[in-house]
Amino acid sequence: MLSTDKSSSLVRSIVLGAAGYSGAELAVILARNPYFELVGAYASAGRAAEPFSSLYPRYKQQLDIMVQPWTDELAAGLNGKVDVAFLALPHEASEAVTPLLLAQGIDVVDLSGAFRLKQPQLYPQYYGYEHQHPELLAEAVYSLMEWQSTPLPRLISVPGCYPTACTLALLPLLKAGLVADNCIPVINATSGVSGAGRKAALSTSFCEVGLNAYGFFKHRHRPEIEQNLARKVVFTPHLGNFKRGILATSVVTLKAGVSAEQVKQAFNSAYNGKPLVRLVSHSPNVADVAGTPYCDIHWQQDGEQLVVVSAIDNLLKGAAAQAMQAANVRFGKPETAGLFAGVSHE
Ligand SMILES: NC(=O)C1=CN([C@@H]2O[C@H](COP(=O)(O)OP(=O)(O)OC[C@H]3O[C@@H](n4cnc5c(N)ncnc54)[C@H](OP(=O)(O)O)[C@@H]3O)[C@@H](O)[C@H]2O)C=CC1
Ligand SMILES: CC(=O)N[C@@H](CCC(=O)OP(=O)(O)O)C(=O)O
Repeated sequence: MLSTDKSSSLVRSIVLGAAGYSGAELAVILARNPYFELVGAYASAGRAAEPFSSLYPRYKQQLDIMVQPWTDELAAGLNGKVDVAFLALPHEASEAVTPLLLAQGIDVVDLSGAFRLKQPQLYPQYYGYEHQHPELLAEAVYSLMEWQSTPLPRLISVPGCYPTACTLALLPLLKAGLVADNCIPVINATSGVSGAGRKAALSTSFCEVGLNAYGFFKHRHRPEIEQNLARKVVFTPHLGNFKRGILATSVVTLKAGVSAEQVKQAFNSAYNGKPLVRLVSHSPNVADVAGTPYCDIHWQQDGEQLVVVSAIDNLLKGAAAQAMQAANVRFGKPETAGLFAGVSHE
């Protein structure tokens, strides 16, 4: 196993979607987190049971847990045996299984978009389906931990990958009141191909991927970013020909007279003591955050124009590491437990 130094009262955890990219990262993080125990790993019902290390051979002799096919009937048998379920599933699958797990007294940390938006009417428009459990949207707490101060409940909704990068970049400025009232932030962000998940698709196959924009105005992360920032944005995602990482370039107009010192102060006070945000003096590079749980942030100002560049690993700060960060806090463990060790699909 990845971690042998486990403490006595471990948080018993399962991962649904453990065969996929973000679920696999989570399984590895949980296995090495000294406060958590990975007691089950599941993939879709159509898949035969298989060791995790045969799905991801780099983990042979490190994480050999069997990945079992998941069916909803399994939920009842987990009552009293599992403390928390991490869901790295398609949105609708997460939405359907969450109430079943909650009913068994199991906490849910959901990595999908199923519970991120507070307004159910946005789901048909941006996700393409009608939300079946709007009551859970009110119950879920959105776990961007750098900006989260209320106690976390049983249902935690982990922020999306692009919204994590953009929100961490822009919220300090908006909260400090430095952005012009009529400014609509323009955000261009490029993701590596792992952002699209592990299943095969023509658009993400090796010979097809170059560098292109997609999802103009209608990407599901637009309303999520707007909810976070309480402001309209123009958000344009791009797909790049690298495996993992997101680089987001966000442009805003500042209020007249805002000084460089005020901008610096806004970022410093927002992220002082926040272990996963690094304010850097160089232009961030996805290569520097890939395989790490960090978000690197850098800005350049020219009068009232400000460009903020942020970089994360989409599978870590954008998904699994952020989920672990929230669960650590929910269960009273050190916020970054399990997050620092090289994990990579490179
Ligand atoms: N990739 C990323 O960068 C990020 C992803 N996310 C979110 O995390 C979730 C997972 O994404 P990702 O890891 O990329 O996806 P993948 O496609 O790589 O993996 C999805 C996993 O879910 C399993 N699965 C699919 N349908 C069901 C079902 N009905 N019941 C049980 N298991 C099922 C799959 O099983 P099988 O392998 O057997 O098909 C697979 O293990 C998504 O909601 C995504 O939006 C969030 C942030 C970033
Ligand atoms: C490159 C790519 O396809 N990226 C995905 C976003 C990643 C993801 O899974 O989205 P969540 O963070 O909402 O879970 C997309 O644009 O749909």
